[in-house]
Amino acid sequence: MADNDPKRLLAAKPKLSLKRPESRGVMLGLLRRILQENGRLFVREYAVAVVCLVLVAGTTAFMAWIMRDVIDEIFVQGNRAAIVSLPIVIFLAFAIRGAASYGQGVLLARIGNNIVARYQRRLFTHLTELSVDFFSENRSAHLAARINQNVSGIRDTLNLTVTSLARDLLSLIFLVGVMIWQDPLLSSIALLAGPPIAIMIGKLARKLRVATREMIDVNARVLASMQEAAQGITVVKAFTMEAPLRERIETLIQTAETRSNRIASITERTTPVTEMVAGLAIAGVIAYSGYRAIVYGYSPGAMFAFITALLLAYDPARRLARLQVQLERAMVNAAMIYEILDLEPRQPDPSNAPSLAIDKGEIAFRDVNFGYHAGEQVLREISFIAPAGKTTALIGASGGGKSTIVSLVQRFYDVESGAILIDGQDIRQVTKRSLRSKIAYVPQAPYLFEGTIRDNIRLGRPDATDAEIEEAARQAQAEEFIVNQPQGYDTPLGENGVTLSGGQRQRLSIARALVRNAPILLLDEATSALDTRSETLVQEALELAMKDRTTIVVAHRLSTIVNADQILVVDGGRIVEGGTHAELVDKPGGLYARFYALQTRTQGDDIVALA
Ligand SMILES: Nc1ncnc2c1ncn2[C@@H]1O[C@H](COP(=O)(O)OP(=O)(O)OP(=O)(O)O)[C@@H](O)[C@H]1O
Repeated sequence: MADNDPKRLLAAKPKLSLKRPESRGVMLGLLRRILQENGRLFVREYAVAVVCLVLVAGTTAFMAWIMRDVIDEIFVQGNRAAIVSLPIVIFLAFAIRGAASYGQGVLLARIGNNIVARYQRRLFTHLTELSVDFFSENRSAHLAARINQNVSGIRDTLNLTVTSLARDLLSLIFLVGVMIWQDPLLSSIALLAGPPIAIMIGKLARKLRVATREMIDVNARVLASMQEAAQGITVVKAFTMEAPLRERIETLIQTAETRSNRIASITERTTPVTEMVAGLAIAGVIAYSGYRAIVYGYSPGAMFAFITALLLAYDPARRLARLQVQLERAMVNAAMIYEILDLEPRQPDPSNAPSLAIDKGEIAFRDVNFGYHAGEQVLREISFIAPAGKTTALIGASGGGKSTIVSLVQRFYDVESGAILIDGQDIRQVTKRSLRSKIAYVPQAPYLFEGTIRDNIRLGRPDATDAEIEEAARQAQAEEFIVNQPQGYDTPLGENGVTLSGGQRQRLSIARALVRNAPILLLDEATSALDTRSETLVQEALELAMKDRTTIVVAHRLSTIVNADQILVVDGGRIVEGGTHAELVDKPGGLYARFYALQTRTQGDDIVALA
């Protein structure tokens, strides 16, 4: 099936993943940024963690060092006192190491969890500040799945850096110190293993960076596909899409598996090489030191201490060798988080912008041109005035640009040329917050959030009292069904308010707009048909909401259109006719006249598509 062609599926990458893998310089810059942004916040906790890690490193080196006395004092000299004292000292060293390991483990986990929580907050705040176009360009399920994977990147980068530097590097330094102290010549044989391992790891790092980014992307898409299938389950079942969707996700799952295998093989490639090189070094040391002990009678204690240090050094050295590999993975995730955090909203407020001051609430479009993408014009030379306190109905064929006009009033996008003025103020010159606080918006498809019915109405104005919420519900003709719910206003709504009917959701959405009590109302009338009773109730609610407010309505119901103070016919991005119903209905050859005739010949007062 062409739709499941892996190449095509993977080529259709979401916008955010198009950046190329970072160069080493960029990665170092990123590490610096992560340290700068987080290091200072946790200085005290990190200091205590580092003390614990130093204790772990110190006691580890001490174990090696004490081996010399164990062998020489107990086994060679036969010192009886040492049989008691040395085991006690060794036990104490283990106890300290255990306590210090616990301390650093708990502390680093706490810092890590706090970092994750802080970045989650920061991301959410940032996402809510980004423009609408970001969300139309990036699928929400993919975004959520990606962020979910990425957010641990910052924590892992920091924790890996701290543990590796404070514990493994220090342990290694101490142990190498013990080795050199015991036997400088043997130490140089052992240290020969370092350079080849370092060169190999460096080569693997870049491959890993590319593979990791791809894997995060594919994983996010697997999760996103599952989420979207769950959200659209009724469509999936109604159109019996189960099998094709399964095939589609199968391709993604297989790709995710292949990518994970590739990462594992790159990561694990370090192990056999490290083992062999280290094995060679250890074997060389044992052979040479054994030869020296047998032929020249060197002290077994020093040798034992040296070999213990060498064996103990192997673990931190191995971890350090893998550090770069793990850091690459963590930092690719961290880099992806910063890609989102560094996005600027496309419609910023000018500095020191004043708030919108509403006098009467008149909206004026002046020669507005607009397109969602460069070179593609959706609105052309749109000029009209929506008089204060009156209703302006936009009608016209699908795709003509009616909803776009409503989006522009809220400054979801900026006009290409021309201007939109409210009471004489250009909406680009005032703060977006003040602009939107003066607008109540009822979308075509009502969106209900997780929470109770009351919470959902209160979203219109967070400081609304319960009495105001109930009054808004009454006006929106919603009270009757709300009080019949098991817990009335406190009834929780399922995801997307699945327990409510279409008409009930619309009335909740109208109640939310009413409680906002804003002077401007933007309304995208639903095109879906409701039963007659619901339809009448929604209509009554809307009429109340429109009363005395400057209303721009994308109108589909004949009654809304006929009663509007002004009707604008939008066609191909232009306003082709404007006036009241009485002025337009008899205009010879007029689009509105044709539309009205068509509507009254068919159903009468109902859904319209002006074609
Ligand atoms: N977010 C978007 N990104 C890109 N193009 C868009 C976007 N939204 C709408 N468009 C395009 O802009 C044009 C106008 O769309 P708009 O939704 O404003 O029309 P409409 O008159 O409201 O249609 P309908 O009555 O079907 O809702 C259409 O060609 C549409 O494809």
